[in-house]
Amino acid sequence: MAATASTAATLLPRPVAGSPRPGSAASAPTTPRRRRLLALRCQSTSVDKEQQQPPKPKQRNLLDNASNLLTNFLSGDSVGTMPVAEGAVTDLFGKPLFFSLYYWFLEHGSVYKLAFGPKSFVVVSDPIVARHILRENAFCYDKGVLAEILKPIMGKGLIPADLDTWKQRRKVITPGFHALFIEAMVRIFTKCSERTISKLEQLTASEGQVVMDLEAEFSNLALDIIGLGVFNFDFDSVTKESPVIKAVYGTLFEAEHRSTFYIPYWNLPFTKWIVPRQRKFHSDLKVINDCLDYLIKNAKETRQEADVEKLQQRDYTSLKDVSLLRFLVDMRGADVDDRQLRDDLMTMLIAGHETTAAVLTWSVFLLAQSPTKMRKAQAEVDSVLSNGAITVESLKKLEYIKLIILEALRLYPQPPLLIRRSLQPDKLPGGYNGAKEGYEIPTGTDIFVSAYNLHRSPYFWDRPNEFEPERFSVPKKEESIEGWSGFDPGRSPGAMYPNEIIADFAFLPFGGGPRKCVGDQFALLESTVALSLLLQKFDVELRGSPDEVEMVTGATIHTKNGLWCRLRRRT
Ligand code: HEM
Repeated sequence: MAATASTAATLLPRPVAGSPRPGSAASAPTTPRRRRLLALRCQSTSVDKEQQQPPKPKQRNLLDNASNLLTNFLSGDSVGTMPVAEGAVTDLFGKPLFFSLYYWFLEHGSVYKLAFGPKSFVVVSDPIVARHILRENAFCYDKGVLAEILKPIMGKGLIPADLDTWKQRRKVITPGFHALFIEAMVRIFTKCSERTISKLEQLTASEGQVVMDLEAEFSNLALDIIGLGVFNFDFDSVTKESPVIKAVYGTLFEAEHRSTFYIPYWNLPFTKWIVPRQRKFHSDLKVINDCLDYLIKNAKETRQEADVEKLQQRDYTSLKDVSLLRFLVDMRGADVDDRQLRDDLMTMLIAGHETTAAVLTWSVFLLAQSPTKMRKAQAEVDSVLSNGAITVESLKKLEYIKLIILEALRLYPQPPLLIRRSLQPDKLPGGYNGAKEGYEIPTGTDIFVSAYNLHRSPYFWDRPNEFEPERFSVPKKEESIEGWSGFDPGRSPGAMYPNEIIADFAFLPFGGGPRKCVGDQFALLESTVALSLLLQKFDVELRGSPDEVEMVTGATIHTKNGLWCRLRRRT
């Protein structure tokens, strides 16, 4: 179990970026919060400058051999003829696990068993197998270790929920993301992004340029947006700090710590009172819970019950509170206890915050290295946003910006691994180049579907490690791969973005199947607004070389010390 928790690192939430690199002319102050978070970071590695290639796994030492012996003793060859990669336990401490998973994928194939410490995992890097697990036989799996780690924070929220709770809550939450809500959200995205831009304009007022940690700015922006959109609470973290903001980051940080710590000591009795960081975690959680309880109480006191269809037709332009909480409370027949509502809100807060901040960070990281693509994006923004307010319709015309965001999600998927555990025996297809007869999966098998490997697979993508947003407009039919329908931009008519259907599960920007992200449109439009408004006003250059930007894993792939960029006002 300890190893399981550790290896779930890549899925868990993370705090804001750290302090400036030595020598950088930082203008943003390094707050105590950020210094504290930085000091406690643990997994990192440099990005290979040439192609963002991950470093190779290192040689195994005595500890690794002992741990693999233990694995074999405990789990034997229970997943049949599947190739076995023997992971080095020490890899857990050196760099993000998903880098090693990539090399083992190239070495062992797209379905392999990873013997890691006293536990084994099945690692899947194949679209046909991913489609089976995520969509065709989705209810044969739950979130396994991820749910175990997230339960103390999210309770029975959608991500860790057991299948019965999930079925009830998903049915209620999905209609909340209806068209008029999304339109109202676009106004919130614009208002919050403009607040960030105006801060940047003030900082560049005298010299026309400034060096900033954009990852930290995006993190604040995403927090403000999710607070307003989900429960009508303005954190205003772009301009200030507050006990609630500190508690949110503290909680996110603890979740990351748990995911990277080898022994789940927090499950031991009394640690809640004895271990200082556990005491702090529980007091942070209490601050957030008190805040959410207050907002829920308020929403319930002002409840105006109506049928779903009526709620979806409300005049959102005149509503003071357009949040998802308002919708969930007002929905007739969807009464739940406050505890469940709080779990839903907490889940959305965590799921929708760092993911969006991360995709914005990596979009800028990639664009800053491609001045031609940045100019192309700016030309599009200038022509589309030159007249009038930002609307869903105008955002649809920002085709290139959208493709940049998706290409950033391809290269840096958030989260890089999707975690599942089989609830009953299953048979996985062999996938491309796998065993013809497939693979038997016993009950309780832990599975990592590696979006990172799928998105960079040399079998399904041309030049997989290169930044080419234009690739999404080009069909790719691969007759030689039996069972995979290829990449066809026309396959999902009306889709807002190139999704998992278009790529037949070789691309999972928001997952796939019934447990696909509920906030995909919200996130995509939010990122489009924020990136467009930034590019409309500023040219962005990386401060230092790209290979100095180190990757760290939490819920998302993020940087170790922030994304330090020089912003110059556009003339
Ligand atoms: C760029 C931003 C985002 C990315 C890349 C992203 C990605 C994902 C992915 C890959 C999953 C599937 C996880 C799995 O199958 O194990 C997921 C699930 C989820 N996401 Fe997002 N997400 C983003 C933003 C959001 C936002 C803004 C919200 C809410 C407002 C949200 C709420 C959720 C929820 C509730 C789930 C669980 C769905 C379920 O199990 O039914 N996400 N997300």
